[in-house]
Amino acid sequence: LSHRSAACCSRMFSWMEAITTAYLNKLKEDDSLCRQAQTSGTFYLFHNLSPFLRKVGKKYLIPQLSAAEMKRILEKFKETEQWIEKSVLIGCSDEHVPHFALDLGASEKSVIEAELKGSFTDLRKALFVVDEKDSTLLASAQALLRWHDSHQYCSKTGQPTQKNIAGSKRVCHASGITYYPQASPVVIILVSDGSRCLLARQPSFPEGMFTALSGFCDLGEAVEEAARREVAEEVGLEVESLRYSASQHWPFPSSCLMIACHALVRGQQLKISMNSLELEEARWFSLEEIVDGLKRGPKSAKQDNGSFLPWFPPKQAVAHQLINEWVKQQTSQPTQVQ
Ligand SMILES: NC(=O)C1=CN([C@@H]2O[C@H](COP(=O)(O)OP(=O)(O)OC[C@H]3O[C@@H](n4cnc5c(N)ncnc54)[C@H](O)[C@@H]3O)[C@@H](O)[C@H]2O)C=CC1
Ligand SMILES: [Mg+2]
Repeated sequence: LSHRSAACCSRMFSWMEAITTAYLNKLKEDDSLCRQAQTSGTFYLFHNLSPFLRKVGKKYLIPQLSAAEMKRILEKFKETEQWIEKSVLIGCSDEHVPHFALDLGASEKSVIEAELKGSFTDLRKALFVVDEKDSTLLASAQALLRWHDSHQYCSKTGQPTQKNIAGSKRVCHASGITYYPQASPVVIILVSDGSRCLLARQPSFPEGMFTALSGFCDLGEAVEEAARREVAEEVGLEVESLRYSASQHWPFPSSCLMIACHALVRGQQLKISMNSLELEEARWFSLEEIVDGLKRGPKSAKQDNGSFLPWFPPKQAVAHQLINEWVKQQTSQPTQVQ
């Protein structure tokens, strides 16, 4: 894998970010400092893991509520003072105003929505209607809330675990085990034969949507090994010349770290042997088909007879970036396109 991206990221990590990171680390380590920060922080709300959005004109915004506003609202709903204990630290502004996320799943959804003039929206929809910066924040905030919700007990002793104030870990006081939030590594590979690329669909995908091959890394496996295994398992092809492109946190079905790569099929193998337990369709796409597909979305892909032309994941998904990079590569080497 290339070190290009990692090197770029470290160059771009400014002194400002370094100071912010140091401040956040302090809040994670120091419970009383974090408790104090909660009183001057802002809160993003969720209800059973759906983020709160407010539509302003044509835009969807994610309102940040001050601690005072939160108190006023929750008192109205007769929630106890304990609410603040459930919040988790998700970042801070350049001016060091800390941001927290809080799930109000125990309260009546419609009443909060009416009071705050907005709605709790399924994350799958929310991510695609808010600005890019907000979608990253919503995805990571939801991932942290989801992790806390599903790690309330120690898996060794069965005893309740306690979160620290920031929510960066949970501890079982009976066993002394500390649990940290985790993501599952997933490889996503755009396989090319030099002039075409291979995309597939699973039965659960929205109709007409094709994407690059993907799969969870097994325990003990390197990214390169996982990529080769997944391609072999899903389409029966061998790949080589693996090239790292980018990575992304992906919240579905729960916290994945997507590691995106390009790869070439080995030799002249072109015959796909699809694993029909995992995939519904897998095929090679020409550059022209890809360029056309990139112009379509779920709505415009639908034809009059009800069938769907191929379309690809939206720009928020790292699969989109892989497909775009492949198009750029093809068009910058016109001799390879037949
Ligand atoms: N952001 C993006 O551009 C894209 C993201 N993805 C994400 O990648 C993820 C994995 O892709 P798939 O091809 O479905 O994986 P996959 O090919 O490994 O198949 C999924 C199966 O793997 C098993 N599995 C093994 N470890 C697992 C774990 N830690 N969590 C859940 N299941 C596990 C389960 O039996 C599951 O049904 C999906 O959750 C999907 O949302 C997939 C394509 C594009
Ligand atoms: Mg797969």
